[in-house]
Amino acid sequence: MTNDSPEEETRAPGGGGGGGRGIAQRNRADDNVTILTSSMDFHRASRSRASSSNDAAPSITSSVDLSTSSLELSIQTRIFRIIVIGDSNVGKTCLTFRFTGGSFPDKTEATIGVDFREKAVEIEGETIKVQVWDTAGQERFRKSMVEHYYRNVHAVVFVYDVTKMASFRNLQTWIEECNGHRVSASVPRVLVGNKCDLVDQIQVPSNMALKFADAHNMLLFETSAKDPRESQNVDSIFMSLACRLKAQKSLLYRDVEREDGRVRLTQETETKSNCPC
Ligand SMILES: Nc1nc2c(ncn2[C@@H]2O[C@H](COP(=O)(O)OP(=O)(O)OP(=O)(O)O)[C@@H](O)[C@H]2O)c(=O)[nH]1
Repeated sequence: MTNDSPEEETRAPGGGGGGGRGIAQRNRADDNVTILTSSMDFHRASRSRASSSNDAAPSITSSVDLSTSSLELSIQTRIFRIIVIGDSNVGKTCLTFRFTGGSFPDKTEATIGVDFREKAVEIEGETIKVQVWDTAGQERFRKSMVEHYYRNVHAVVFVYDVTKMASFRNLQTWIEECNGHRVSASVPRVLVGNKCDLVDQIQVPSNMALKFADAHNMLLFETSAKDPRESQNVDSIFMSLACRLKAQKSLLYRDVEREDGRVRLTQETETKSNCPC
């Protein structure tokens, strides 16, 4: 992946799958990936977690019963944790919904704290869980959670609304916040301009966004969570990151699966990928 210069592949002017303007999505990734399951929407659970200090921090491994005698090692399922950041109302929830659930929500409310959604995908024969953290854009709903957002994050999606210049200008602040939380420079970041379906209201020109993305070493995707013709493009945002992460060194994560009443504890291993994405 690293030598495949994703920038070149994703920025062909006027390209892209389905209906969006400007910036193309690389659909080559779609040839190599399969979405195995529909989303597991942790929306409600995570909201209550965010508001209850008594609950355990959200963790995939939190349900492990170590006293279980049949504990055994099984095949590793890697988890890629991707956070979605940006101003309130830019469409973060809708984008994550579109990717994990394949639809545009009829109604959304301001995210409080963070919502988790997860989708299992297959990339070159390996099943990977893409865990999307949909963060709150409103300061009052995110204050206490910011530390959690950036902890152990594998990739970051910065979102702005193409019809709101202010949301684009504020990206600098979001990037500074991200950098301020010691997110490594090796953590892939992408920029997403959402609401491209509102063609008559666009305020942020593509070339301005591209320049910004270049300056921050990010890929740019312009898309719409609402327009169903753009769904493949929305998938590409997350799948391109998943492909990049898969190509990087193994992520040391453990996952638990319950199968036939037995707990399976996965093993951390180092794997190499030849993902062509
Ligand atoms: N036209 C259009 N509207 C959209 C699109 N994506 C989201 N919206 C609308 O924008 C509003 C905000 O969407 P959300 O996804 O809740 O925004 P958010 O960034 O998650 O907001 P916070 O949770 O407050 O941070 C909703 O009314 C959505 O219906 C899009 O692609 N096109």
